[in-house]
Amino acid sequence: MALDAVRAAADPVLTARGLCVSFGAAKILRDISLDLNNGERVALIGPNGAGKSTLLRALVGLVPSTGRIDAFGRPCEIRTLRQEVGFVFQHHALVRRLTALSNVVHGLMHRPGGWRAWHQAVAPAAFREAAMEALALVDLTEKAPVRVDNLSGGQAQRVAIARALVRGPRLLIADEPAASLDPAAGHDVMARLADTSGNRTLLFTSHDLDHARTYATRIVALVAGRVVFDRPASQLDLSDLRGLFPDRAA
Ligand SMILES: Nc1ncnc2c1ncn2[C@@H]1O[C@H](COP(=O)(O)OP(=O)(O)OP(=O)(O)O)[C@@H](O)[C@H]1O
Repeated sequence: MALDAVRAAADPVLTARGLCVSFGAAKILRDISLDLNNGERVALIGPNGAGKSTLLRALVGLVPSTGRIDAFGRPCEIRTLRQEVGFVFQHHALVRRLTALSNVVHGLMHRPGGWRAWHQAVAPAAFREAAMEALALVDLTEKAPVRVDNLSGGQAQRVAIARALVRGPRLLIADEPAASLDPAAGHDVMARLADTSGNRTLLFTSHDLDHARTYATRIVALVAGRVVFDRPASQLDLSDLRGLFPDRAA
C-alpha cells in the first residue's frame, strides 16, 4: 500500500496544514503540513536554526502560528492539548531542590485538585501512586525520594520523561531529549522514550541521525522552515542527508 494510503487509513493524532510562524519580520516556519498518526514515532531532523523547536512549540500552541492544526480529529484546543500531550525539554526543566517524586507529581497540576500537586507531601495519595507508576516506567522507583540535584543528567531526564508520562498523554513530544547526555545515557533515554511511548505517538527532535534511525519509525526533515522530506526511517539513505548535513553525509 502506498505511504499516503497508509497514512489516510491511520488514526490522526495531530494534523497541521499551512502552518506558518514569524517572529517579527523573520519567517521561521513556512507552509508546514504534517500528519502524526497514532502509534508513530517521528524524528524531526535538520540543521541548527531550521525551526524544529519552533515547530514543536507551534504544534502545541506555545508559539502563535497561522494555518490549521487539528488534534485528535478536532480543531486544536489548548485544554485538549494540556490533557493529551506530554512535553519533554532538552534541559529537563525540573525543580532541582525537590525530589524526583515531587517533580513527577507536578505533571498532574492540570487535574482537579491539581493545586496540591506542588509537593509530594501535600499531593493526594492517588497522585503519588500515579507518579510512582510513572517512575517505575523509567526504572527509577528507588530514586523517588532523592533530590533532582543529586541525580545524574540521564536520571534527571528520565524523571522529566516520567513527569510527562504521568499525565497519560496520547502524544509525547520531546525536544532534543538526549542532547545534553553522554552517548550511553543518550541511548538509554531514547530507548526508554521509544519503549514508554507504547501505542502512544512520539515526536522528537534530534541532531543525532543514529537516534533518529534507531528510535523513529518515520523521519521528517526541516530546512529553513520547510519540510524537505518525510519518509519511513527504513527508507532513509545518504542522498537524503546530503545538503541537509553535508559534513556528515560525505
Ligand atoms: N522567541 C523567538 N523570538 C525570535 N526568534 C526566535 C524565537 N525562537 C526561535 N527564534 C528563531 O527561530 C529560528 C529557528 O529556531 P529553532 O530553535 O526553532 O531552530 P531549531 O531547528 O530547533 O535549531 P537548533 O537545532 O539549533 O535547536 C532561529 O533563527 C531562532 O533564532
